[in-house]
Amino acid sequence: MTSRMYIDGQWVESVSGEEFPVVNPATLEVVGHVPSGNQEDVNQAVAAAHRAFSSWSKTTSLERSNLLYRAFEILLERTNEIAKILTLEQGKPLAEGLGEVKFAAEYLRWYAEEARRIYGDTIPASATHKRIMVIRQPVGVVAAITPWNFPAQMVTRKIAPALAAGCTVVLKPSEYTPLTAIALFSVFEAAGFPAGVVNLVSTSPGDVFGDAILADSRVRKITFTGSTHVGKYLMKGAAEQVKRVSMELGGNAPFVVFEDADLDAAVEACVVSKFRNAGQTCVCANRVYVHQRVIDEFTHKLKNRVERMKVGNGLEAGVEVGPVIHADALNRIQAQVDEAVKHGARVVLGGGPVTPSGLKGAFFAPTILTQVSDTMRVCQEETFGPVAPMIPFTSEEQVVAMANRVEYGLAAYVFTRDLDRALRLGEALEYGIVGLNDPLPGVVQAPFGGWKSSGIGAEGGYYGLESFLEYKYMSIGLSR
Ligand SMILES: NC(=O)c1ccc[n+]([C@@H]2O[C@H](COP(=O)([O-])OP(=O)(O)OC[C@H]3O[C@@H](n4cnc5c(N)ncnc54)[C@H](O)[C@@H]3O)[C@@H](O)[C@H]2O)c1
Ligand SMILES: O=CCCC(=O)O
Repeated sequence: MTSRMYIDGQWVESVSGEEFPVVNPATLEVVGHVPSGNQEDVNQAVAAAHRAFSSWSKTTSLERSNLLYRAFEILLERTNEIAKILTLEQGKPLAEGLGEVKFAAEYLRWYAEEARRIYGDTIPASATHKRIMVIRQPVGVVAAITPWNFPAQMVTRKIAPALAAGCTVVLKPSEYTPLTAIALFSVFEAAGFPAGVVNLVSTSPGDVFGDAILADSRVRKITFTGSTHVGKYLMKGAAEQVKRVSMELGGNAPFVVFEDADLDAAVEACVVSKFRNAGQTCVCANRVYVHQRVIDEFTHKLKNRVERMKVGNGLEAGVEVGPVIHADALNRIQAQVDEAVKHGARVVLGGGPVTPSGLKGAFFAPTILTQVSDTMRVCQEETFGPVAPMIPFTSEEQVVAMANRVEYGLAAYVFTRDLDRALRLGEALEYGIVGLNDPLPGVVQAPFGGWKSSGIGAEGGYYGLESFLEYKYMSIGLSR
């Protein structure tokens, strides 16, 4: 499979002629090659987006809405094909890939609808001969950077609101998963977006793109999803030209189970939250706090459930846990597990790599650790792998303090039958998303964003449109 970049309505190679391979993380087979874009490619894409902005920003909201809706319909028609590409390059089970592509399509539909609700205000003036009007206008050219863990959803979650607002976009997908993004751009092409409105540049490594857009004053906004480390780098660089930034960064979610919770439901929820996408989800449970009165029972039930999960190639029927993205990720996960064991943790299940049916990819066995202390790396850092560290607690105050004692603040989960307690916890946790008896809070209409080092701003819902719009206050003096 050879794929190209999409600049100014054309499918193009890099000006350098260079390419990089895309590897199936389950088999380590090369599944495609994409152009290795350089600074000149980024420059051409930004120039195209800048030219297109003058006309795109003046289109009616109905025109933008219709194109987004058309893209939604085409993406739904092509769900099976694109989900297969996603699983081939990312590794997640095909059922999850299908779910992700449908979810990605829903962002197109949501922002097709939201495009028509970009309202302003009129405000009572301080003088009889004056009027105050506030309008919303698009920020300008947007550079969007996406990670590999949700290669479809992260793209539409950014591009759909940007286009709805009247911005033009240059996207750089992750170097590990560019093929899904390229397939999505063929959807935008088929939907009929004018040349230059959406552009895709693939670069490897990412800083080729980062440095080019930071230096280019035509880029007015950066919307980034990825690690906190790279997010900080982009924020520092963006400060130079006071570019707008939206940052969706790393997480370290506490998953709290009280003694009065429905334990079977909480176990199922933990499986979904922790092992979906092999634990490589920004909102996935990273630390599992269980009340000491029920921790043994909970751990026993969790082990019984998790040991039945089939690990393997995401394209194979019945597989629930795919590979991790690459060997470096596997080594990072192993280092966290080893450090925990060295300091007294016990491996109840898994604990290291596995090789399902002779596959060459990096597979980490679904793992449960007990006797974990909150200060171990596996609790303090984002693991991004299928490891569930179990930590006992005795009181509400104690678990809130432990849950909040990390630099991240993306998602948190609480399981209890006590509504008062659920709401108390919901308010006390320093997180942007709280799932109360709900392991899957992500929906298109709600704000998805983190506190503290997990980011700035939120995507989804009407909130997701805000950051692509500027306010303009017009003070109007009347002749009498
Ligand atoms: N908060 C959220 O909504 C959310 C969603 C998904 C993933 N994430 C986070 O993403 C991380 C995993 O993704 P990743 O490993 O792809 O992250 P990453 O930061 O390594 O890479 C993300 C993207 O940034 C690019 N990049 C790297 N260096 C760059 C630079 N100097 N300038 C510009 N771009 C650069 C990469 O090529 C990639 O496209 C995890 O921390 C996860 O929690 C957050
Ligand atoms: O990593 C991003 C999470 C997206 C989701 O919860 O579906």
